[in-house]
Amino acid sequence: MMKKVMIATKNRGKAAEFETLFSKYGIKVHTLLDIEDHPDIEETGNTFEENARIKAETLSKELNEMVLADDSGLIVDELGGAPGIYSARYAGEDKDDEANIDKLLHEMKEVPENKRTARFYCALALAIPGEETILVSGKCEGKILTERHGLNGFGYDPVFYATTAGKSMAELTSKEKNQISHRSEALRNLEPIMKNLFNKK
Ligand SMILES: O=P(O)(O)OP(=O)(O)OP(=O)(O)OC[C@H]1O[C@@H](n2cnc3c(O)ncnc32)[C@H](O)[C@@H]1O
Ligand SMILES: [Mg+2]
Repeated sequence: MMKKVMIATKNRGKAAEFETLFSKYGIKVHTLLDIEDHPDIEETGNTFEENARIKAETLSKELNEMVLADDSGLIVDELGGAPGIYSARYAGEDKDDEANIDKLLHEMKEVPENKRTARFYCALALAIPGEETILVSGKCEGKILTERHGLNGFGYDPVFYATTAGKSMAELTSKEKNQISHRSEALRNLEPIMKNLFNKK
C-alpha cells in the first residue's frame, strides 16, 4: 500500500518542500491544490499553533482522514514580532510575496544591522479522526537583509539571512534549506509519531 499524507495547504512553496521532506520516508504528499476549487480555510486563531490546528482539523473532519497542516511565518524582533501570524497577508489580503518583502524592507529601512534579528517559525498540526491533534514546532534564526539575495525558495526567503548557513535562505538549494529550516525542524519533531502511525498500517 502506498503511504500518503494529506496536507491542508495551498502554498506551492510549502507543498514542494513537504514533497521532498516526506519522500525519504516513502510517503507521497497530497494538498488542497489537488482538490479542485477547495475554498481557503480561514485562519481565525491568535497563534501559529491555533491556526495549524484549525486547518488540520477542518480538513480532517471534511475528508475523515489524517491531515497535516503547517502555519508558519516570520517573527522580526524590531517589529515587535510582526509580521508573525499575518506573514502571508502582511501587505494585503491578496497574498503577494513580492509586496510583502517590499513592505518588510520599507519597515526595516532605518534599522541597524545589530537590531535586524528575526526567526522563521513553523507550527505543524497532525489531526487524526477520533484522536487528539498533535502539535509540534520548529524555528530558524537569522536576520533581515537590506535587499533581496538569491532566487530559490519562496515567500520571505530572499531577505532572510539564515545564521547557520551564512547565506540568504533563497541562496540555498532546496536540500540545504531542508537541513536548517523551521519546517524541517518541526517535521523532525513529528518523526517519532509519524513512524508509529505508518508502521501500524
Ligand atoms: O495557509 P496555507 O494554505 O498553508 O499557505 P499560506 O501561504 O497562507 O501559509 P501561512 O498561512 O502559514 O503563512 C505563512 C507565510 O509565511 C511565509 N513563510 C513561511 N515559511 C516560509 C519559508 O520557509 N520561507 C519563506 N517564507 C515563509 C510565507 O510568506 C507564507 O505565506
Ligand atoms: Mg495561510
